Amino acid sequence: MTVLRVALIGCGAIGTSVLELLKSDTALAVVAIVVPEEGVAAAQKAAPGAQVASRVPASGIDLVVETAGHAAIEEHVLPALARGTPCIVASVGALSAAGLAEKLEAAAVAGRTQVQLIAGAIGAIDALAAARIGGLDSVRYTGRKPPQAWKGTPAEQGRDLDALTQETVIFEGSAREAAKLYPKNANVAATVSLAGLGLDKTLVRLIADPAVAENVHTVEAEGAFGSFALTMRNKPLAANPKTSALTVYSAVRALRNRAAALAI
Ligand SMILES: NC(=O)C1=CN([C@@H]2O[C@H](COP(=O)(O)OP(=O)(O)OC[C@H]3O[C@@H](n4cnc5c(N)ncnc54)[C@H](OP(=O)(O)O)[C@@H]3O)[C@@H](O)[C@H]2O)C=CC1
Ligand SMILES: O=C([O-])CC(=O)C(=O)O
Repeated sequence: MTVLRVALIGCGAIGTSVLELLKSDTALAVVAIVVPEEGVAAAQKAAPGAQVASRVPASGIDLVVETAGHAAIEEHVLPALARGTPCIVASVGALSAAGLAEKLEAAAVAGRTQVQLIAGAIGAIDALAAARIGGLDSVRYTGRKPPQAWKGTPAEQGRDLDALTQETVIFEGSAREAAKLYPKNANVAATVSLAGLGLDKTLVRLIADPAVAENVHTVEAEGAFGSFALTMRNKPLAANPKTSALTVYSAVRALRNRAAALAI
């Protein structure tokens, strides 16, 4: 059996869980882990079997998976694509930056390869992207998380998240603006918009809600296909309350599909 040699970019809440799930995988081997320079020694201790570096190795890698954050796309994904290595991306919100989607496409074309944006913490991306072909009239996305998941974000400006007693809308606007302002919380807004009506026409509401324990994502879409409303109640990862566990499974699914003879 051919074993796909994987480089994992980012070894935080998602990355460590991906590593754990792939430990006993016979078709995929994480041979390299890419973290910021100052984290190399710590990551090497956590994953003694892999090469840990601050750059994706230029050879010996069949597949790259990004679970690091928006900055990692310019820094690591673009050069890997240009070298011809296919890349799987979790930080989809990075594509809200002007010109980045075009740069990714150009790099993939130059490397004769492909960049795959995973669905991550949201579902029905297949249905939405298919519905777009018939024509969409409206797409709305609502992201609702416990107050602590909004710590360290602009949601803290002018409010004490710990003191919230009722649901509070912290953002209302376009998916482009949401993804830019909340790079660790609104990747899903970007994914829904890229599959559907685009970054500027997708209406986004972000809510801090002390009554929920999960990350609750709702998508409502209408168009020539009909309509759907989807609500996901995702359990957050213990290591990062901003991030849903489903994101890990989505990344692992994408990786396993690359190695599988039959993909679903
Ligand atoms: N599509 C989706 O549904 C979702 C996407 N995401 C995306 O995934 C990202 C990671 O999430 P999560 O694992 O929870 O976050 P964590 O903060 O737990 O982990 C991020 C990891 O990436 C490393 N890192 C940061 N910047 C870089 C870089 N430029 N190059 C290499 N490594 C880097 C960090 O290192 P250090 O700690 O040393 O900084 C850390 O190890 C989020 O920032 C978000 O963009 C998250 C949730 C859902
Ligand atoms: O993991 C989640 O629930 C969603 C998330 O953080 C994001 O969209 O960036």
